[in-house]
Order: sequence, then C-alpha cells, then structure tokens
Amino acid sequence: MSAAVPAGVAPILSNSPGSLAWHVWHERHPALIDQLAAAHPYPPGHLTALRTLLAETLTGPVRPLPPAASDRATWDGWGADHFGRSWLDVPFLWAESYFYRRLLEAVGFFTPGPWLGLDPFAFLKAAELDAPDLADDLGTLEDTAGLTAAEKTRVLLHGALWGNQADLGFRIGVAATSGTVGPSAHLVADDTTAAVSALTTGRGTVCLVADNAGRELLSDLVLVDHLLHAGPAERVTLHLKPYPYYVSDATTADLVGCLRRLAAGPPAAAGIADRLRTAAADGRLDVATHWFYCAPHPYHRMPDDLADTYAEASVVVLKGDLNYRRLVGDCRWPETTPFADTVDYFPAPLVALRTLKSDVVVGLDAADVAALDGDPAAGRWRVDGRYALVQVRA
Ligand SMILES: O=P(O)(O)OC[C@@]1(O)O[C@H](CO)[C@@H](O)[C@@H]1O
Repeated sequence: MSAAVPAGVAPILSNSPGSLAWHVWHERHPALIDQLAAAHPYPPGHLTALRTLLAETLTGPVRPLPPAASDRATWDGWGADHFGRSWLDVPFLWAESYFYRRLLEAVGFFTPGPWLGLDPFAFLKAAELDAPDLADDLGTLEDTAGLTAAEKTRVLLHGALWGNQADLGFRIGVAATSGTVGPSAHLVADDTTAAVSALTTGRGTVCLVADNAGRELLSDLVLVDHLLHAGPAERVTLHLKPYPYYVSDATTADLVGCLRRLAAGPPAAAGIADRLRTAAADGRLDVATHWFYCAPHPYHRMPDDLADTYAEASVVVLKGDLNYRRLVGDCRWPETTPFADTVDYFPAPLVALRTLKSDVVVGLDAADVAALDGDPAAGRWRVDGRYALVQVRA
C-alpha cells in the first residue's frame, strides 16, 4: 500500500531544511496548534494531546491511531511502512494527511462526547465569510450581467481558479471589464480556452471536486450556478470532504454556510443562493463525498466506485493545490514533464485549476521555468500562491 505512486519518481519528503514541507512542520503546524488552543475552551486532555502530537511530528516516530479509533485498522494498513519512522522521512503527502487525522483525534472529533463532530477549523472558515469586504466583492457579481455566456464562463472559471488563492477570488466584477480576475502573466500554464470548451460542450454531469471553504467555495458556487443556468451541463455534482481536513477544506457544513452567506446578499448573490437551492431540490445540483478525499493517497489509487463516478461525468474539475499534488503525484517531477503523461490514468476529461502553493508542477515550458527562476520578482513562484495554472486533459 505504500509504494511510491507514480512509480519511478521520488516522492517529496519533509526532511530538507528550507523546503516548503519542512516549513509546514516547523512553522505552520506549531502556529496552527497555538491558534486552535486559543480559539477553543479545550480541556487539559485535548490540549495535551495537541502538544504531544506536535512534538511527535518534530522529534518522535510516527505512532498509530489509538486502538479504539474506528478507522485504526484502515490506517494501520495505509501506514504500515511509515509507523516507527520520523514524520519528516516519510512521504509528505501521507504524513500531512495523517497529521490532520491525528489532529481530529486529539480534539475528540470522532469521540462521543461534547466535542463530537465540532470542526476545529470552523472559526477560521466563519471569519472568512464574515469579512467586511466580502459584501463589496459579492456586489461585483452584478458586473457580469452584460457578458455573453462564453465570456461569463471564462471569467467565472478564472474566479474559481483565483479563488484558490482566496484573496483574489471575488474580483469577478473587475474581470468582467478587464477580462481577467488575477494577473494573466501569472498563469504558468493556460489551457483556459480548452477548459471553457470542455465546460460548454459536454452535456450530462459536470463534476467539481472542491478544495477550500470560504471565498474559494463561494467562487465555485458562482461558477456552478452559471454552468447550470447556461448549459449544456444538465447536472453538477459538487464533491466535498467527508470531514474537516487541511484546515480549510470544504465540507457539507461549509456549503450550507456559503449558501447562507450568498442568500444574505447583495441581490445577485442572493439570486445565486436561490437558484442553487432550487437546483439541489430538483436534483440538478448534487452534493457528494467519498472517504478517499481524506485518504493519504494520490488519485492513482482511487477506488473503483470513485473512478466510475468520474467516468460518468462529461468533465471533472479538480480544484486546488492538494488535489493537484494528488492528481499528478506528490513527486519530484521535472517541471517540463507533459501534463497529459502524468494523468493518463484518470478516467474522465479533466480540468485542473490551481494556484501554486507547493513544489509540484508539470506541463511547463523549459524557457518559462528558466525565466521565472531568473526573475527576482517571481520570488518563490512555485509555492507562494501568486502564480496559477489551468491545465486540461480532454
Ligand atoms: O489545496 P490547497 O488548499 O490549495 O493548498 C493546500 C496546501 O497549500 O497546504 C499545504 C500546506 O499545509 C500544502 O501542502 C498544500 O498543498
């Protein structure tokens, strides 16, 4: 179960000081644990479990789940080659995923009692929906009214793309007049035309595999509403996480929160909430989830039932950085590896929308990589979220 997938390309580990993965364990996670502890009236047991988990990730070997955990046997299988080793020496993708599973264990998310089912990241997600500037950003949705359906698809696709960066997600009105939501010079791969074509020619079901809650999910919902309205998609299935994951990943509770926020206005946003509720009621908007979305595996190992679901879709839109890592494999790919070669196993036409927040990227021109690497203004372009890509496998 733990062989490197895809075979032959070295997985990314976390043991290189200065790397993004190193930074995640040494900077991001300690800050996250502090935030969680400060935001909740956790009892001493929860606080100790959080601190113990953090210390284990930095200095101890990877330990299994407690015997009482209902998914202990599953994780025992998934982690057989990793337990007992340093967290930093096992694949980053596996370790990060397991960290979030252990974090939920520490705060009693799966344990009957007062903390059962409480999303430890809910306060961060709520703050995003409560941000004062969100109303202005949602107001700009009115500006798309004059666009043709195809122009609107392009603008809202880019809204959903840059929504993965969150802070640009709602400059959709600006895009309606300027043609772009984010800086188009910051698209390191741009298959937008093919993506729009895939979304505007396929009948049947569009499958959107969501990433983050908050502004990103809002921008996804705006796109979903448009696809349902403009056609030819007959149905959109929105795939969400079965439980909290990677801090901000969207669950069904977050979908409910986003719809409530849209319904609160302004009018164009409220109209979207209304139409989406109607679409859900008549079966054109379907919400789905799958245990695999919180599993520590690349999509190469997706189970048959999920592959069958994708195979039935006219197109699958995969959102975000983590989904991209899982899609191509969280490996040390040369950047010029053709995208199509890395996703040849995927069972459906595919659109990847992602801002770059980790070291994995494929499908780039050698000259572009050299130019970015040589440009001081590009800085840490692979990981700092200022750059993005749209990649399509028809
Ligand atoms: O999938 P997202 O939300 O776009 O990005 C998630 C992400 O940036 O967070 C992790 C760091 O914790 C990275 O490993 C990962 O790719």
